Amino acid sequence: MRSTNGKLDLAELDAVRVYSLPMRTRFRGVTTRQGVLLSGPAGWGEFCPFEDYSDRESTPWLRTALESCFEGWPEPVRDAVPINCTVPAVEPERAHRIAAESGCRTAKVKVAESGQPEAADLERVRAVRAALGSSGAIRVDANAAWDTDTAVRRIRELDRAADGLEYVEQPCASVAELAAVRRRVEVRIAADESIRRAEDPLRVAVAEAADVAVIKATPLGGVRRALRVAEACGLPCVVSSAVESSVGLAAQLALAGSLPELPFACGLGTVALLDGDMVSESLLPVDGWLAVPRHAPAPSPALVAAATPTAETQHRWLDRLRRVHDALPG
Ligand SMILES: O=C(O)CCC(=O)C1=CC=C[C@@H](O)[C@@H]1C(=O)O
Ligand SMILES: [Mg+2]
Repeated sequence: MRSTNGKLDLAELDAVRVYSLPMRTRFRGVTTRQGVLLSGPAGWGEFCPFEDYSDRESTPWLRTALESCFEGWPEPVRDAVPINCTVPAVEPERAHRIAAESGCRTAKVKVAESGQPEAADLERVRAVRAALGSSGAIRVDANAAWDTDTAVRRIRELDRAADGLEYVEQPCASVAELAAVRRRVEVRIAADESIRRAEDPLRVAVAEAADVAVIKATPLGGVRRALRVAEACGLPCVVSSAVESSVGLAAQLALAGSLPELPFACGLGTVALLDGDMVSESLLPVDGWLAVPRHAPAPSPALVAAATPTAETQHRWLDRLRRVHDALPG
């Protein structure tokens, strides 16, 4: 089926559906999550690169959707995976509620949000610790916001406020800075942007810059490619979402289900960040766990209709899909 604008020619696609969903709160600088659901002979897939991704950077996102639509995924080695809840840069009371109501034993807390005082991070992790109790695990994500000296200081402060951090995700932007911070703090360092947005995702391990590798199937080109990156990294891995709808999240769960080792809870509870979903039975954790799906859930026609954006937004996404498809190497 050709898309509505007739320009895109991804042979054998059965359906192309653009969606737009509000977020329950601002996360990663966005308040609306948009993407395209694709249906092929192997099932559904989701193409949902964030707006700041170029066409070239968006090619692996399309590969992930096409893998889901045309190939399917490798056999998993486990039936379910542990999930962390994700706490955006919200007030402590809301942070406490998110963690307490999630049913998860691990929480990832967003810190270093631009425009927020340092004290807000300390209050947020204290509230999450109060929600989880002493047995819970708390990790924080700074999204590359700090220079090395600031990172060392803030990590020590947050480690005290949290009464122990499981790890700190991407405290600084560069691999060299991660390595420098890692030599100066006791808390584990996790690399995320240094893997998913890097020309060479393997530099992290070579530079001894991290203790943990955050692996996201969606921006890495699919489950099989992400498995190869994980193996090559040679680090303990955690799978984390790209805030997909339940359609695209299924590929991330397939990755988490296929990793040989899975020592950490995975950041795959993010459908909770969306005010809505594309499937009627959302992939939300129960008691901190999610089952590993064998294929992506089919979207609900009624939910697709309700999330269909303006004709202009649809054409913008379909043009992006066509351009990125044209940019795929041979
Ligand atoms: O890992 C999680 O708990 C949820 C996913 C998550 O934190 C992210 C998803 C997408 C982009 C980022 O904002 C953020 C991350 O940096 O890992
Ligand atoms: Mg991250």
